[in-house]
Parts: sequence; structure tokens; C-alpha cells
Amino acid sequence: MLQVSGLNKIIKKHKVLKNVHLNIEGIYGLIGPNGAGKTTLMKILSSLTSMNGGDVFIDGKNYSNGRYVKANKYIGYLPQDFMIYPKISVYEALDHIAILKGIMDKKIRQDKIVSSLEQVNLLEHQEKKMIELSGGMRKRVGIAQLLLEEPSCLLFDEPTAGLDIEERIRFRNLMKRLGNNHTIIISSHIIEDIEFLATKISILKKGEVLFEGTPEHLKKKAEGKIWTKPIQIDELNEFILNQDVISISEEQKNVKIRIFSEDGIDDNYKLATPKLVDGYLAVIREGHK
Ligand SMILES: Nc1ncnc2c1ncn2[C@@H]1O[C@H](COP(=O)(O)OP(=O)(O)OP(=O)(O)O)[C@@H](O)[C@H]1O
Repeated sequence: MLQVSGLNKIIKKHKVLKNVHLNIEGIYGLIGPNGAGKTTLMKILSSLTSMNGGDVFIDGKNYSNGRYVKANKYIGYLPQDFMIYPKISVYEALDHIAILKGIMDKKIRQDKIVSSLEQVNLLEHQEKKMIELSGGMRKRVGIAQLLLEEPSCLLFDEPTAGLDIEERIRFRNLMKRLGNNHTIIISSHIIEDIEFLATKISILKKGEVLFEGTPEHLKKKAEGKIWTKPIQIDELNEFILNQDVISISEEQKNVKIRIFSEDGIDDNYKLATPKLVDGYLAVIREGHK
């Protein structure tokens, strides 16, 4: 359990995080528009940048001095793009990082590298050069180097961005598995990934927490606001222009549109069960008022 309390961050006189309070547990989805402060928060938690006041607790113990979080041993951060030492092998890269992390005993280092590679399914690729790896495999090496220190919390910043479909699914399953014995924070704009992974969600906008709760709780925020209606395919353009269409689905010759509206527009619209994306929209739009 990772708790953030009263955290503030000012960059160039601009308040990027404003009195942020979070109770982070399980697989925690951090979502919000561009510039909301998600990456900044992750960088603060992993000691890569400072803060302007606030406390960070892991299992009840405070690891902050008000300026920096000092919990490197417990918190591992995977940045958006992980690429190191392109010309050496995966094993050599991890060996080098392990030494930098202060694991000097060769046998201990070997055991830790093998165990980390096993956890990310890369043992059979240990001889490959970093440059020969796909984007998803590189990210898995990024996780393996975090696991060398056995952190209890893993932070992933837009982990599936840029991965092809199969890699994305593989990477998502790996994160799900790691969630069995780690607290994980995932920042992502890909709502399907959050839907698949997150057991708890927070929404950040302009540095403020607008929502924290379970996926079910978030869906409830859009109850009574999502409507569907079957239309003819040639009417679609007009509806897209004039209504707040969230998605469309094809049903035989008809197209069904889903729209966001505070009240039903006319009797032809039927109230629909909200999805996670609808709850997100409801919270973000409420935050506009
Ligand atoms: N080094 C910096 N100098 C100036 N402004 C910065 C710097 N780093 C972050 N910011 C500003 O802080 C705010 C939060 O940025 P941050 O990258 O944390 O947002 P984000 O939620 O991760 O966005 P995205 O979803 O686009 O990755 C933005 O307004 C950004 O412009």
C-alpha cells in the first residue's frame, strides 16, 4: 500500500500537482488528459524529481522528507522508452546494471538476473543484443532490471504505447501477473488496458485528483448519461456532426450510436449501461463546470 498525502509540485511558477492525496493499492490506473501531471507524479515517487511538500507512505512508513521521496529500494520506475547499451547482450546489460545497483557478489548477481529474466519471460533471449530486441522485449528488459532489487511497487508510464497488438497483449498479461505480488501504478491513455488491468483508478486533471475508486464506482459516474440509438448508415455523418457520439457499432444494416447526454434527446434513444470510458468522460466533464 502506497499513500500519497498533500503532495504539491511547482514547475516554473506553475502548480503542476495540487495537494494530491492518493491511496494506491493493487493495480492502480492513473489516467487523465495530457499535461495532467501523471508523469511528474511518477517521477516524484521514484525520486527522479523533487516536490514542494507532501508525504509518501509505504505500508504506513513515511519515506519523504518533504522535498524528495527516498524509497528507491521499494519503488521501481519504467519510463516511456527504455533503451540502454544497444550493442551488448541482455545478460551483459543486466549484469552491468546489477553492479551499478551495488550487487557485487557474482553468484548473487547471476541468480538475481536469471530470476528477473524468468519473471519477464526473457531467459531464452539473454544472449541477444539490446538493439536486436523488439519494443516490447526492450520494455521487458526494463522491468527485469527493476526486479533485480525486488521493489514492492512498480511504476509504468504509458507501458503499452507504441507496441503492436500481440506485444501489447503479452505485456499486459505480464503486468497482470506482476500485480499478484507488487503494487503497480500504470499511467495510460489506452482505456482498454486500464479496463483489463486496474483494480483501482484515479483521474488527474490539471494537477488535481478528480476521482479515486474502483472501476465499478467510476462506471457509476456515467449512469443515466449514456444513450444508444439505431440509425441508418447514411445518417451517420449528420449525427457525428450534431451529437456527442462516443462510439458506433454496426448491427446488420443498421448502425448503433452511443452518445453522452445529461438527458435523453428523444424517445428513440435508450439508456445504456455505462462503460469505463463513459465514467471517465463524466468525471472529466463534471470537472469542467
Ligand atoms: N521540465 C518541465 N518544464 C516545464 N514544464 C513542465 C516540465 N515538466 C512538466 N511540465 C509541465 O507540467 C505539467 C504536467 O506534465 P506531465 O508530463 O506530468 O503530464 P502528463 O499527465 O504525464 O501528460 P501526458 O499524458 O501528456 O504524458 C504540464 O503542464 C507540463 O507542461
